[in-house]
Amino acid sequence: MSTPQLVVHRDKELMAEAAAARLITKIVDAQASRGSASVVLTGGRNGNGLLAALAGSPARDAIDWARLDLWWGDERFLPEGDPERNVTQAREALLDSVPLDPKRVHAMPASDGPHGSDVEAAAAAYAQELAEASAPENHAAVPSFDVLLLGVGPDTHVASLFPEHPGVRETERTVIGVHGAPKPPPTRVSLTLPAIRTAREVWLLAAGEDKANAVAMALSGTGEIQAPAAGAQGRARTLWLLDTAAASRLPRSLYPPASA
Ligand SMILES: O=C1O[C@H](COP(=O)(O)O)[C@@H](O)[C@H](O)[C@H]1O
Repeated sequence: MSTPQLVVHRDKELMAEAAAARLITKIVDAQASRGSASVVLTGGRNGNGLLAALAGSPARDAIDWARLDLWWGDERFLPEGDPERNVTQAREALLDSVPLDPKRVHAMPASDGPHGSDVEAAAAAYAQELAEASAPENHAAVPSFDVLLLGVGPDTHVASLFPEHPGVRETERTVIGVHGAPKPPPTRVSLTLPAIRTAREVWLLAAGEDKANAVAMALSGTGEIQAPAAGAQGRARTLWLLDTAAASRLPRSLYPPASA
């Protein structure tokens, strides 16, 4: 696994713009070298901020949207179209305004979908969809993700893996149903840490004063059971994209030399 690298931006707006520019380049490069790109989206304020910045960037037209697979790191298990669903917010921020191939937009199941309110069945179905998309040479139960985005909650949660919750201890499954999440709604679907760690690059996004303790905890050696964000690492790269407020409680030894 890769050692975390930190980039600190002046404020959350600049962080979103810079992360969007970085993501456009990654997708274009992956499409040039492998023909298509695969990105895992996150919910939350910073994930949606990045998507909105991408929607507003003229460089978005450099992406071949029809050759992009989109997956989700987690989802709030609510009815289709619910405004609190991560996919609903992503559609509003970006997806509805770009020419994606609908077959390559892999939303997690809704609570009024084919599995009804059975969140375990919904999680198993998403695991199956991931496994079917994995090329045989991957030898993995998930496709090879180019970039996996994660918001970091003020309690250090990533995706829907919460501190000390059963989901953060999962070692076998790639996708789990989450019950009794401390942040509403209580029922969710989430990738697990082993699935997250298959991604080439994992980018963690955190902006704002309310994220400062979480960032400091996760980057100062706290274990992944207490701080799930600490366990989110990419195979080739783990990138923490922060603003100055979120980075403000990092020990000086970790603070990167240059900020933009
Ligand atoms: O509920 C969720 O929260 C986290 C963090 O969201 P934020 O608004 O505090 O940045 C998010 O990453 C996750 O996808 C979402 O389901």
